[in-house]
Amino acid sequence: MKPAVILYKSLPDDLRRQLDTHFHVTEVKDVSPETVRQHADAFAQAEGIIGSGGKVDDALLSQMPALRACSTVSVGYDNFNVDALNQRKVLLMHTPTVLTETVADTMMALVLSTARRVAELDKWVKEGNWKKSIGPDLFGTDVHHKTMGILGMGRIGLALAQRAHFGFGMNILYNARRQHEEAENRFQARACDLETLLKESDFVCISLPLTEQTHHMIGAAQLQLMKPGAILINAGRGPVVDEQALTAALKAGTLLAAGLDVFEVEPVPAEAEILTLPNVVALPHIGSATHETRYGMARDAVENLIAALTGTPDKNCVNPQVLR
Ligand SMILES: NC(=O)C1=CN([C@@H]2O[C@H](COP(=O)(O)OP(=O)(O)OC[C@H]3O[C@@H](n4cnc5c(N)ncnc54)[C@H](OP(=O)(O)O)[C@@H]3O)[C@@H](O)[C@H]2O)C=CC1
Ligand SMILES: O=CC(=O)O
Repeated sequence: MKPAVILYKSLPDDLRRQLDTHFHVTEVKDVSPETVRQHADAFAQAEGIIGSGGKVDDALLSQMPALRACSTVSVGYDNFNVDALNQRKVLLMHTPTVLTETVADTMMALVLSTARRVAELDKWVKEGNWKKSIGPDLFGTDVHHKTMGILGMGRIGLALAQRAHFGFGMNILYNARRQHEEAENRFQARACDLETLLKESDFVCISLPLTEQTHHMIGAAQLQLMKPGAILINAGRGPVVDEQALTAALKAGTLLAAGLDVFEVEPVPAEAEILTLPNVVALPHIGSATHETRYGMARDAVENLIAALTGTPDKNCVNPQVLR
């Protein structure tokens, strides 16, 4: 008999067929308590789940006694309680690497759009304001040859550094838990503590995961340390930045601008004050959202689940220790 799995994200047809070949699939809209109640038997029997978003916590796991593997269509896994998975010996698989370059492109797009006021001036032109040559009140700030400080020199941080260093001649600073020789050798990146990075960077770019340690890593005190006229980019996770403190810093003019692909609450409420600020470029969590990359992520997630439940998973495991 094929193992039963829960699918909580729609997949391209060919990938859905691949999943059906290996598993008895129940497709649901999400993994909320209400959905679990509606499909209690399917959740109780499922040996695997595949999808993205939604909390996979102890409460959900207690409804899934047969669960052996989770496959998330994302690299970030802050929505999973990994300790609870470990206790139950449930393997968690994710999709690193396939999305790295695309997310770095998105971050570079935020750097350029904030510095050169692309979104703000696009709106300004379309509203019919362009009557004569613009003056200094609408000028932007240079990107090339400035200093970019990267928080989190992992896969995405490295790909961003490559773009910034080779494409824009930028100096690279970074903060991570360990030393990154590749970044230092290829881009002359300099490791520094958080305070130094904030004080010296023209662009502070966040490609950190959300953990207990990174939650509100950037708050009012850290924003105060940033150079006057500096720009903050966040494509890691919203709660890494205290959004209220960021809003205050942007309103006070301490920071020139912010480019945000992620927010503390997603979708960000339409009435959020941060969205009223012209110097904020806001994106709806599209870091990896190209046709090619989203397909690649879904493909990897399907392959991850097949490997986890029917073969030997040899890559993309978050907690490989549960296999021992
Ligand atoms: N906006 C979007 O659509 C997307 C967002 N993301 C986010 O980006 C994150 C990073 O992805 P990726 O680059 O692949 O992950 P990696 O694991 O390769 O890199 C994470 C980096 O963060 C660093 N880090 C983690 N904790 C700390 C800490 N407490 N202090 C300092 N540095 C820390 C790590 O340091 P060290 O190297 O020393 O271990 C590492 O350099 C994801 O977890 C996800 O949240 C990812 C994809 C798309
Ligand atoms: O935010 C997206 C991810 O893949 O993580």
